Amino acid sequence: MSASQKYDDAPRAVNKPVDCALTGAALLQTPFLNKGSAFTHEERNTFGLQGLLPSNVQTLDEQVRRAYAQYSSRTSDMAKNTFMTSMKEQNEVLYYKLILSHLKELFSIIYTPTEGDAIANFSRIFRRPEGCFLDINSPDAIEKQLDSFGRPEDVDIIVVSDGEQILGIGDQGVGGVLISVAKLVLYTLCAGVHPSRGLPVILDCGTDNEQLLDDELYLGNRHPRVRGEQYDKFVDRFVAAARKRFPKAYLHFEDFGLPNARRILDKYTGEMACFNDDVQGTGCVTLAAIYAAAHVAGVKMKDLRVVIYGAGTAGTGIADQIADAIGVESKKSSDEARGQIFCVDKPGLLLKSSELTAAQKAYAKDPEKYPAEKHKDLLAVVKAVKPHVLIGTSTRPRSFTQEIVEAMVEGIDSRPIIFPLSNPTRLHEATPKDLLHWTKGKALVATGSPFDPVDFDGDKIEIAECNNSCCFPGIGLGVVLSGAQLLTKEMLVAATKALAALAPAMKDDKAALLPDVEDVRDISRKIAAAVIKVAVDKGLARTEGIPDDEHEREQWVEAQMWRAEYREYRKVGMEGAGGEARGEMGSKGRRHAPGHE
Ligand SMILES: NC(=O)C1=CN([C@@H]2O[C@H](COP(=O)(O)OP(=O)(O)OC[C@H]3O[C@@H](n4cnc5c(N)ncnc54)[C@H](O)[C@@H]3O)[C@@H](O)[C@H]2O)C=CC1
Ligand SMILES: CC(=O)C(=O)O
Ligand SMILES: [Mg+2]
Repeated sequence: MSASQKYDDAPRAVNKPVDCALTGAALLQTPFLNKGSAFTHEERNTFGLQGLLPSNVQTLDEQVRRAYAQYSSRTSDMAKNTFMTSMKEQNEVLYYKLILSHLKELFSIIYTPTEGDAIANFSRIFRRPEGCFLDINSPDAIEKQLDSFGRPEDVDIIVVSDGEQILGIGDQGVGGVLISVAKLVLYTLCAGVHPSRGLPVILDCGTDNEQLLDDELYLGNRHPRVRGEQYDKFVDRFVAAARKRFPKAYLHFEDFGLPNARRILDKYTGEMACFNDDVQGTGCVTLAAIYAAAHVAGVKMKDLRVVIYGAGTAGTGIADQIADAIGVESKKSSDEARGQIFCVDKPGLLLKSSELTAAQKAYAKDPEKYPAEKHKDLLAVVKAVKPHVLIGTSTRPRSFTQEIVEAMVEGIDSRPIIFPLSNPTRLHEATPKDLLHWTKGKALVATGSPFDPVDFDGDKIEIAECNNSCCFPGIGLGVVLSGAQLLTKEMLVAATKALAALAPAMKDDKAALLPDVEDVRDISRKIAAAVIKVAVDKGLARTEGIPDDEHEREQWVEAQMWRAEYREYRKVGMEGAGGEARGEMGSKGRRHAPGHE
């Protein structure tokens, strides 16, 4: 018996036939149910599709070949991105299958870097809305608006952004809805979260982006960003309404601005299962890559000295995860562990005398020991600290110069670990090629967006993509399947360790520091299983019947991961059919989640 058969009765098992109450053109126009030319003759008879399709019945693979040829004929990345968006609006199984069939190539089209351009141009390329748009000027409407996105049991994951700090491209106002949409696509693609059980949300709080404010086509609130009490109350009302309407949904915060990201996470983290991807997801994936790089470099975690350039949401999130890891490995106090991490921002090294956010304060150094005038820039800090690890989350392209990198190499005996993590690609602090040439091939590199392998001295060096997309889908899947009431530090540690264990560099020091994106479904399954184990052990899981055995638990997860394949349809009447079977609008503004599977 296969894993999926054995766990056919698991809560979200994806083996059963799909109820379908639609017929004719309505069925062809419902992206989650449409199979296009792959509807069999029998299905065409049953569902009133005669005459609506050319006679030849095709397989999903044949459809993928045609779709890929159409996709390839688009010459620019933006045109490819737009093509993929319309494919998603036509046939969702084909959309996901096409991406999975050319994962490496398409990942950068549907996610960073190209999705960044799509977000920046949201109001110009807009054709059809997807997601839930909540307006800070109408807080009383939130509950009613959420009601139209499904029944309480329909939504597993809500991804919400306020659009203030999208990737590294700053305030994109209402266009930020597309980052919520993109992250949900990754939940499905990478971890098999059911595509109709995610709800993308944008909190439209205005924008401080002058270009958008001056753009007559801009679709969002055309006023400066609302801040302070009104903003906090709006976020609070949204969180309360979301919890009321979708009591079991996991809340994923994405790309909030520096003044709000950490504050909001800290506010809700003890009350419900929630997650900030830029803080926690980035921290997890970066720490996993550091574990692998430290292993290759032969440096012990407890001895690491780390410089982080750009001490914002991601930078301090990474710092926290590294400090926790140093603390655990060495039994050092938190203060001691943080003492090994040096954060640099615009004014230079973070010092106790500077004006800092709460998250930054934890890393501020004593100005008596590190005088401000001697630590004003990254080069000076690198020379003084002699870091083993240099991380960039600054959005400052090419800020890791040859001089800085050479100074780093000079300061240590081990191989330098250098992660330029800013997205999209054009904002990277250095290219892998330069880093490898400046360090004579010694640098252990991982980047925020994908890069091609680098040829060096006859070797092809794979560059790991150190992006939170490696871990957030698995973490979310684990929380959803276990029904965890909270997402705790221990669950994040378990996720990081599960990911680090899969790093090819752990076995071969010439291999990449993180597993390849092609293996992302296996990675997510293992991360989810690790998260679920902690949820069960800590008494936080609400789902019954989770297997105790590690191998069985992974099979149980696998059986509930949605796959891009056509399933059998069972004809049902409109009455009693789930919203999706009726083709109703739902969680993503297009249809209801199944509830009938
Ligand atoms: N690879 C990954 O998985 C992730 C990458 N990122 C990337 O990290 C970058 C930062 O994102 P967030 O932390 O969310 O933004 P943020 O705005 O919270 O942080 C950026 C920080 O860099 C600082 N900075 C800007 N210019 C600087 C300069 N010249 N010198 C020193 N510091 C400078 C800012 O003052 C701020 O503290 C973005 O490019 C984003 O795409 C973010 C999350 C995940
Ligand atoms: C990857 C991501 O979350 C970011 O760049 O913001
Ligand atoms: Mg982000």
